[in-house]
Amino acid sequence: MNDIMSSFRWANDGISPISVTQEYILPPEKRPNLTAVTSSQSISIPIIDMNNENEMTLVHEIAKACEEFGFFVLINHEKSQLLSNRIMVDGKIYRHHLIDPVTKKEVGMWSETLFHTWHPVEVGFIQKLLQNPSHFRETIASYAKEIGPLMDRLLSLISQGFGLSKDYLQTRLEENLQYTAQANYSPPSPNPELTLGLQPHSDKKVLSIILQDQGITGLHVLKDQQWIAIDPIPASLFVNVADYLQVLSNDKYTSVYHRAVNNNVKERASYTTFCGLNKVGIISLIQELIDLQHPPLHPKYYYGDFLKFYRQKQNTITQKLFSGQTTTSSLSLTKFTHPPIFRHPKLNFLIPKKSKLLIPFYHAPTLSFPLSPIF
Ligand SMILES: O=C(O)CCC(=O)C(=O)O
Ligand SMILES: [Fe+2]
Repeated sequence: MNDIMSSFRWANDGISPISVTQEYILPPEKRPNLTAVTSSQSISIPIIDMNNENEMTLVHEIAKACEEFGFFVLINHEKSQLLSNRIMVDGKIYRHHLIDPVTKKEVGMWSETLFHTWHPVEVGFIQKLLQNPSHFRETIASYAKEIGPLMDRLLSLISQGFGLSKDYLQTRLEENLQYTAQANYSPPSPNPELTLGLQPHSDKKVLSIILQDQGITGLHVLKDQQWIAIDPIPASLFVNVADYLQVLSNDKYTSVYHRAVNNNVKERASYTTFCGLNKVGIISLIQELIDLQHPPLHPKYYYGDFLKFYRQKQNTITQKLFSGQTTTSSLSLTKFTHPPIFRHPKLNFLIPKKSKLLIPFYHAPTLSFPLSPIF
Protein backbone atom coordinates (compact mmCIF):
# COMPACT_ATOMS: atom_id res chain seq x y z
CA MET A 1 0.00 0.00 0.00
CA ASN A 2 1.57 3.28 -0.95
CA ASP A 3 0.70 6.68 0.39
CA ILE A 4 -2.10 7.47 -1.99
CA MET A 5 -4.80 6.27 0.28
CA SER A 6 -3.30 6.59 3.69
CA SER A 7 -6.27 8.55 4.99
CA PHE A 8 -8.48 5.78 3.91
CA ARG A 9 -6.18 3.21 5.38
CA TRP A 10 -6.14 5.20 8.55
CA ALA A 11 -9.89 5.08 8.56
CA ASN A 12 -9.72 1.33 8.51
CA ASP A 13 -6.63 0.55 10.51
CA GLY A 14 -6.38 -2.84 12.07
CA ILE A 15 -9.98 -3.78 11.72
CA SER A 16 -10.03 -6.16 8.81
CA PRO A 17 -12.32 -9.06 9.48
CA ILE A 18 -10.56 -12.40 9.51
CA SER A 19 -13.18 -14.53 7.85
CA VAL A 20 -15.83 -14.10 5.21
CA THR A 21 -19.20 -14.35 6.83
CA GLN A 22 -22.25 -15.52 4.91
CA GLU A 23 -23.33 -11.93 4.35
CA TYR A 24 -20.43 -11.39 1.91
CA ILE A 25 -20.43 -14.68 0.07
CA LEU A 26 -21.54 -14.22 -3.51
CA PRO A 27 -23.95 -16.67 -5.09
CA PRO A 28 -21.96 -19.08 -7.31
CA GLU A 29 -22.85 -17.47 -10.65
CA LYS A 30 -21.69 -14.05 -9.46
CA ARG A 31 -18.31 -15.08 -8.17
CA PRO A 32 -15.31 -13.57 -9.90
CA ASN A 33 -13.82 -16.82 -11.24
CA LEU A 34 -10.34 -15.38 -11.00
CA THR A 35 -8.60 -18.22 -12.78
CA ALA A 36 -10.42 -17.28 -16.00
CA VAL A 37 -9.16 -13.66 -16.00
CA THR A 38 -6.71 -12.47 -18.66
CA SER A 39 -3.74 -10.34 -17.60
CA SER A 40 -3.39 -6.93 -19.26
CA GLN A 41 0.24 -7.88 -19.92
CA SER A 42 -0.77 -10.70 -22.20
CA ILE A 43 -2.92 -8.58 -24.49
CA SER A 44 -2.40 -5.18 -25.99
CA ILE A 45 -4.39 -2.56 -24.11
CA PRO A 46 -4.25 1.10 -25.17
CA ILE A 47 -1.58 3.10 -23.35
CA ILE A 48 -1.59 6.81 -24.08
CA ASP A 49 1.62 8.72 -23.52
CA MET A 50 0.68 12.30 -22.69
CA ASN A 51 4.24 13.38 -23.37
CA ASN A 52 3.48 13.10 -27.04
CA GLU A 53 3.70 16.62 -28.37
CA ASN A 54 1.76 15.91 -31.47
CA GLU A 55 -1.76 16.85 -30.48
CA MET A 56 -3.36 15.09 -33.44
CA THR A 57 -1.59 11.83 -32.62
CA LEU A 58 -3.05 12.01 -29.12
CA VAL A 59 -6.48 12.83 -30.52
CA HIS A 60 -6.38 9.79 -32.80
CA GLU A 61 -4.98 7.43 -30.20
CA ILE A 62 -7.61 8.41 -27.65
CA ALA A 63 -10.43 8.23 -30.20
CA LYS A 64 -9.28 4.75 -31.25
CA ALA A 65 -9.01 3.59 -27.63
CA CYS A 66 -12.48 4.93 -26.78
CA GLU A 67 -13.96 3.28 -29.83
CA GLU A 68 -12.27 -0.09 -29.57
CA PHE A 69 -11.92 -0.51 -25.81
CA GLY A 70 -13.93 2.14 -23.97
CA PHE A 71 -10.88 2.84 -21.82
CA PHE A 72 -7.17 3.64 -21.88
CA VAL A 73 -4.22 3.88 -19.52
CA LEU A 74 -2.61 7.30 -19.29
CA ILE A 75 1.11 7.63 -18.67
CA ASN A 76 3.42 10.63 -18.42
CA HIS A 77 0.68 13.08 -17.70
CA GLU A 78 2.07 16.25 -16.29
CA LYS A 79 1.40 15.68 -12.65
CA SER A 80 1.73 11.94 -12.47
CA GLN A 81 4.45 11.92 -9.83
CA LEU A 82 2.59 14.32 -7.65
CA LEU A 83 -0.69 12.56 -8.03
CA SER A 84 0.70 9.26 -6.99
CA ASN A 85 1.77 10.69 -3.68
CA ARG A 86 -1.52 12.23 -2.77
CA ILE A 87 -3.87 11.28 -0.04
CA MET A 88 -7.31 11.75 -1.37
CA VAL A 89 -10.16 10.66 0.74
CA ASP A 90 -13.08 12.28 2.44
CA GLY A 91 -16.80 12.23 2.20
CA LYS A 92 -19.40 9.71 2.91
CA ILE A 93 -18.98 6.07 3.52
CA TYR A 94 -21.23 3.59 1.82
CA ARG A 95 -21.45 -0.09 1.45
CA HIS A 96 -22.37 -1.75 -1.77
CA HIS A 97 -24.71 -4.69 -1.97
CA LEU A 98 -26.07 -6.93 -4.59
CA ILE A 99 -29.10 -9.16 -4.24
CA ASP A 100 -28.74 -12.89 -4.29
CA PRO A 101 -31.27 -13.94 -6.95
CA VAL A 102 -32.16 -17.13 -5.13
CA THR A 103 -32.34 -16.08 -1.51
CA LYS A 104 -33.25 -12.44 -2.33
CA LYS A 105 -30.89 -11.45 0.45
CA GLU A 106 -28.36 -8.68 0.16
CA VAL A 107 -24.79 -9.74 -0.34
CA GLY A 108 -22.29 -7.16 0.85
CA MET A 109 -19.37 -6.07 -1.26
CA TRP A 110 -16.02 -6.62 0.42
CA SER A 111 -15.25 -2.94 0.40
CA GLU A 112 -16.35 0.44 1.55
CA THR A 113 -16.66 3.67 -0.34
CA LEU A 114 -16.25 7.36 0.31
CA PHE A 115 -18.01 9.81 -1.95
CA HIS A 116 -17.69 13.56 -2.36
CA THR A 117 -17.50 16.34 -4.90
CA TRP A 118 -14.10 17.63 -6.00
CA HIS A 119 -14.81 20.72 -8.03
CA PRO A 120 -15.17 23.66 -8.28
CA VAL A 121 -12.79 24.67 -5.54
CA GLU A 122 -13.72 28.32 -6.06
CA VAL A 123 -17.28 27.94 -4.89
CA GLY A 124 -16.20 26.28 -1.75
CA PHE A 125 -16.95 22.56 -2.00
CA ILE A 126 -13.99 22.13 0.23
CA GLN A 127 -15.76 23.84 3.11
CA LYS A 128 -18.39 21.15 2.98
CA LEU A 129 -15.86 18.41 3.55
CA LEU A 130 -14.98 17.19 6.98
CA GLN A 131 -12.21 18.84 8.94
CA ASN A 132 -10.87 15.77 10.55
CA PRO A 133 -8.31 14.48 9.77
CA SER A 134 -6.77 17.88 9.26
CA HIS A 135 -5.12 17.19 5.91
CA PHE A 136 -8.27 15.99 4.14
CA ARG A 137 -9.37 19.35 2.83
CA GLU A 138 -6.03 20.56 1.59
CA THR A 139 -5.08 17.32 -0.11
CA ILE A 140 -8.42 17.08 -1.85
CA ALA A 141 -8.10 20.69 -2.99
CA SER A 142 -4.60 20.07 -4.37
CA TYR A 143 -5.67 16.95 -6.16
CA ALA A 144 -8.70 18.72 -7.62
CA LYS A 145 -6.44 21.44 -8.97
CA GLU A 146 -4.30 18.84 -10.68
CA ILE A 147 -6.93 16.52 -12.00
CA GLY A 148 -9.18 19.36 -13.22
CA PRO A 149 -6.91 20.50 -16.07
CA LEU A 150 -6.33 16.87 -17.02
CA MET A 151 -10.07 16.26 -17.22
CA ASP A 152 -10.43 19.40 -19.36
CA ARG A 153 -7.64 18.27 -21.62
CA LEU A 154 -9.19 14.86 -22.08
CA LEU A 155 -12.56 16.42 -22.93
CA SER A 156 -10.79 18.61 -25.45
CA LEU A 157 -8.92 15.70 -27.05
CA ILE A 158 -12.13 13.68 -27.19
CA SER A 159 -13.99 16.63 -28.77
CA GLN A 160 -11.36 16.79 -31.48
CA GLY A 161 -11.62 13.04 -31.95
CA PHE A 162 -15.26 13.64 -32.95
CA GLY A 163 -14.00 16.13 -35.52
CA LEU A 164 -15.31 19.02 -33.43
CA SER A 165 -13.72 22.10 -31.94
CA LYS A 166 -11.39 21.77 -28.96
CA ASP A 167 -13.84 23.22 -26.50
CA TYR A 168 -16.94 21.50 -27.86
CA LEU A 169 -17.67 19.16 -24.94
CA GLN A 170 -16.70 21.68 -22.28
CA THR A 171 -18.96 24.32 -23.79
CA ARG A 172 -21.74 21.90 -24.44
CA LEU A 173 -21.75 20.41 -20.94
CA GLU A 174 -20.43 23.34 -18.97
CA GLU A 175 -23.60 24.55 -17.34
CA ASN A 176 -24.51 21.21 -15.91
CA LEU A 177 -21.15 19.61 -15.30
CA GLN A 178 -20.78 17.97 -11.95
CA TYR A 179 -17.56 16.64 -10.54
CA THR A 180 -17.74 13.82 -8.04
CA ALA A 181 -15.23 11.40 -6.63
CA GLN A 182 -15.37 7.98 -5.10
CA ALA A 183 -12.71 6.31 -3.01
CA ASN A 184 -12.89 2.58 -2.70
CA TYR A 185 -11.21 0.51 -0.05
CA SER A 186 -11.03 -3.26 0.36
CA PRO A 187 -9.17 -5.02 3.13
CA PRO A 188 -7.67 -8.39 2.18
CA SER A 189 -10.41 -10.92 1.64
CA PRO A 190 -9.89 -14.32 3.24
CA ASN A 191 -11.37 -15.86 0.12
CA PRO A 192 -11.22 -13.60 -2.97
CA GLU A 193 -13.06 -16.20 -5.03
CA LEU A 194 -16.14 -15.72 -2.87
CA THR A 195 -16.21 -11.92 -2.63
CA LEU A 196 -16.03 -8.81 -4.81
CA GLY A 197 -14.80 -5.30 -4.04
CA LEU A 198 -17.12 -3.65 -6.56
CA GLN A 199 -19.68 -5.52 -8.60
CA PRO A 200 -19.59 -5.30 -12.38
CA HIS A 201 -20.89 -1.91 -13.50
CA SER A 202 -20.42 0.87 -15.97
CA ASP A 203 -20.09 4.42 -14.71
CA LYS A 204 -23.01 6.70 -15.48
CA LYS A 205 -20.96 9.86 -15.98
CA VAL A 206 -19.08 11.27 -18.92
CA LEU A 207 -15.54 10.27 -18.03
CA SER A 208 -13.89 8.54 -15.08
CA ILE A 209 -10.25 8.72 -14.05
CA ILE A 210 -9.14 5.97 -11.69
CA LEU A 211 -6.04 6.18 -9.56
CA GLN A 212 -5.14 2.63 -8.56
CA ASP A 213 -3.10 1.47 -5.64
CA GLN A 214 0.34 0.49 -6.87
CA GLY A 215 1.45 -3.11 -6.88
CA ILE A 216 -2.00 -4.62 -6.50
CA THR A 217 -4.19 -5.67 -9.34
CA GLY A 218 -7.85 -5.24 -8.54
CA LEU A 219 -9.46 -3.48 -11.48
CA HIS A 220 -10.92 -5.72 -14.17
CA VAL A 221 -12.53 -4.60 -17.41
CA LEU A 222 -14.79 -6.61 -19.64
CA LYS A 223 -13.68 -6.90 -23.25
CA ASP A 224 -15.22 -9.36 -25.69
CA GLN A 225 -16.89 -11.21 -22.81
CA GLN A 226 -13.54 -11.70 -21.14
CA TRP A 227 -12.40 -10.07 -17.89
CA ILE A 228 -9.02 -8.39 -18.21
CA ALA A 229 -7.01 -7.50 -15.11
CA ILE A 230 -5.56 -3.99 -15.40
CA ASP A 231 -2.20 -4.18 -13.67
CA PRO A 232 -1.40 -0.70 -12.38
CA ILE A 233 1.56 0.81 -14.21
CA PRO A 234 3.44 3.14 -11.81
CA ALA A 235 2.21 6.74 -12.01
CA SER A 236 -0.47 5.84 -14.51
CA LEU A 237 -4.14 6.69 -14.49
CA PHE A 238 -6.92 4.59 -15.91
CA VAL A 239 -9.52 6.49 -17.93
CA ASN A 240 -12.83 5.06 -18.98
CA VAL A 241 -15.73 6.06 -21.14
CA ALA A 242 -18.86 6.37 -19.03
CA ASP A 243 -22.51 6.15 -20.05
CA TYR A 244 -23.12 9.84 -20.82
CA LEU A 245 -20.24 9.81 -23.24
CA GLN A 246 -21.67 6.73 -24.89
CA VAL A 247 -24.93 8.63 -25.48
CA LEU A 248 -23.14 11.77 -26.65
CA SER A 249 -21.15 9.72 -29.13
CA ASN A 250 -24.31 7.98 -30.40
CA ASP A 251 -22.74 4.69 -29.31
CA LYS A 252 -19.58 5.25 -31.33
CA TYR A 253 -17.91 4.81 -27.96
CA THR A 254 -19.19 2.29 -25.46
CA SER A 255 -18.93 2.66 -21.73
CA VAL A 256 -16.80 -0.12 -20.40
CA TYR A 257 -18.04 -2.63 -17.90
CA HIS A 258 -15.66 -3.05 -14.99
CA ARG A 259 -15.36 -4.45 -11.46
CA ALA A 260 -12.93 -4.53 -8.56
CA VAL A 261 -11.82 -7.86 -7.16
CA ASN A 262 -10.25 -8.69 -3.82
CA ASN A 263 -7.04 -10.46 -2.94
CA ASN A 264 -6.03 -12.27 0.23
CA VAL A 265 -2.66 -10.61 0.72
CA LYS A 266 -3.03 -6.85 0.79
CA GLU A 267 -5.61 -4.21 1.31
CA ARG A 268 -6.37 -2.20 -1.80
CA ALA A 269 -7.66 1.28 -2.48
CA SER A 270 -8.61 3.15 -5.60
CA TYR A 271 -9.74 6.70 -6.12
CA THR A 272 -12.01 7.68 -8.98
CA THR A 273 -12.75 11.20 -10.16
CA PHE A 274 -15.81 11.52 -12.32
CA CYS A 275 -17.06 14.25 -14.53
CA GLY A 276 -20.77 13.95 -15.12
CA LEU A 277 -23.98 15.93 -15.31
CA ASN A 278 -26.01 17.36 -12.48
CA LYS A 279 -29.62 16.41 -11.90
CA VAL A 280 -31.17 18.90 -14.24
CA GLY A 281 -28.79 18.26 -17.08
CA ILE A 282 -30.20 17.08 -20.35
CA ILE A 283 -28.39 14.32 -22.09
CA SER A 284 -28.51 14.21 -25.83
CA LEU A 285 -26.26 12.99 -28.55
CA ILE A 286 -23.98 15.13 -30.65
CA GLN A 287 -25.97 16.05 -33.74
CA GLU A 288 -22.83 16.48 -35.80
CA LEU A 289 -22.24 12.73 -35.54
CA ILE A 290 -25.55 11.89 -37.17
CA ASP A 291 -25.82 11.11 -40.87
CA LEU A 292 -27.50 8.51 -43.05
CA GLN A 293 -25.05 5.82 -42.01
CA HIS A 294 -25.32 6.83 -38.37
CA PRO A 295 -28.94 7.39 -37.45
CA PRO A 296 -29.66 8.64 -33.93
CA LEU A 297 -29.75 5.86 -31.36
CA HIS A 298 -30.88 7.91 -28.37
CA PRO A 299 -33.60 10.44 -27.68
CA LYS A 300 -32.88 13.39 -25.44
CA TYR A 301 -32.92 12.28 -21.85
CA TYR A 302 -33.61 14.14 -18.72
CA TYR A 303 -31.36 12.90 -16.00
CA GLY A 304 -34.09 10.81 -14.42
CA ASP A 305 -35.07 9.14 -17.66
CA PHE A 306 -31.47 8.47 -18.42
CA LEU A 307 -31.05 6.76 -15.11
CA LYS A 308 -33.90 4.43 -15.96
CA PHE A 309 -32.20 3.64 -19.24
CA TYR A 310 -29.01 3.02 -17.36
CA ARG A 311 -30.70 0.58 -15.04
CA GLN A 312 -32.16 -1.33 -17.95
CA LYS A 313 -28.79 -1.48 -19.56
CA GLN A 314 -27.13 -2.74 -16.39
CA ASN A 315 -29.74 -5.42 -16.06
CA THR A 316 -29.38 -6.53 -19.64
CA ILE A 317 -25.64 -6.74 -19.43
CA THR A 318 -25.57 -8.48 -16.12
CA GLN A 319 -28.09 -11.00 -17.35
CA LYS A 320 -25.80 -11.74 -20.24
CA LEU A 321 -22.85 -11.94 -17.92
CA PHE A 322 -24.55 -14.40 -15.66
CA SER A 323 -26.35 -16.23 -18.36
CA GLY A 324 -27.00 -19.30 -16.27
CA GLN A 325 -29.35 -17.24 -14.23
CA THR A 326 -33.09 -17.38 -14.73
CA THR A 327 -34.26 -14.52 -12.57
CA THR A 328 -34.87 -11.16 -14.12
CA SER A 329 -33.54 -9.31 -11.12
CA SER A 330 -30.00 -10.11 -12.21
CA LEU A 331 -27.21 -8.31 -10.49
CA SER A 332 -29.07 -5.56 -8.85
CA LEU A 333 -26.95 -2.68 -7.68
CA THR A 334 -29.71 -1.61 -5.46
CA LYS A 335 -28.56 -0.42 -2.17
CA PHE A 336 -25.93 1.51 -0.38
CA THR A 337 -26.21 1.46 3.36
CA HIS A 338 -24.03 2.21 6.28
CA PRO A 339 -22.46 1.84 8.73
CA PRO A 340 -19.59 0.29 6.86
CA ILE A 341 -18.30 -3.06 7.88
CA PHE A 342 -14.72 -2.17 8.51
CA ARG A 343 -15.17 1.06 10.38
CA HIS A 344 -13.45 1.56 13.66
CA PRO A 345 -15.77 2.80 16.43
CA LYS A 346 -13.65 5.91 16.92
CA LEU A 347 -14.40 6.90 13.37
CA ASN A 348 -18.08 7.49 13.87
CA PHE A 349 -17.58 11.12 12.99
CA LEU A 350 -17.01 10.08 9.41
CA ILE A 351 -20.52 8.76 9.06
CA PRO A 352 -23.08 11.28 7.96
CA LYS A 353 -25.95 11.55 10.42
CA LYS A 354 -28.54 10.94 7.77
CA SER A 355 -28.01 8.40 5.06
CA LYS A 356 -27.98 10.09 1.69
CA LEU A 357 -28.39 8.27 -1.56
CA LEU A 358 -25.11 8.02 -3.35
CA ILE A 359 -26.19 7.18 -6.84
CA PRO A 360 -29.88 7.88 -7.32
CA PHE A 361 -30.15 5.33 -10.07
CA TYR A 362 -29.54 2.56 -7.66
CA HIS A 363 -32.52 3.65 -5.67
CA ALA A 364 -35.33 4.35 -8.10
CA PRO A 365 -34.88 8.07 -7.59
CA THR A 366 -37.46 10.55 -6.52
CA LEU A 367 -37.29 13.07 -9.29
CA SER A 368 -37.68 16.73 -8.77
CA PHE A 369 -37.90 17.75 -12.40
CA PRO A 370 -40.28 16.99 -15.25
CA LEU A 371 -40.08 13.68 -17.00
CA SER A 372 -42.11 14.54 -20.04
CA PRO A 373 -40.41 13.94 -23.38
CA ILE A 374 -38.39 16.90 -24.50
CA PHE A 375 -37.59 15.95 -28.03
O1 LIG B 1 -11.43 -0.03 -7.71
C1 LIG B 1 -11.34 0.16 -8.93
O2 LIG B 1 -10.28 0.06 -9.53
C2 LIG B 1 -12.59 0.53 -9.71
C3 LIG B 1 -13.25 1.75 -9.19
C4 LIG B 1 -14.55 2.06 -9.88
O3 LIG B 1 -14.97 1.37 -10.75
C5 LIG B 1 -15.37 3.21 -9.48
O4 LIG B 1 -14.99 3.93 -8.54
O5 LIG B 1 -16.42 3.43 -10.13
FE1 LIG C 1 -16.57 2.37 -11.87
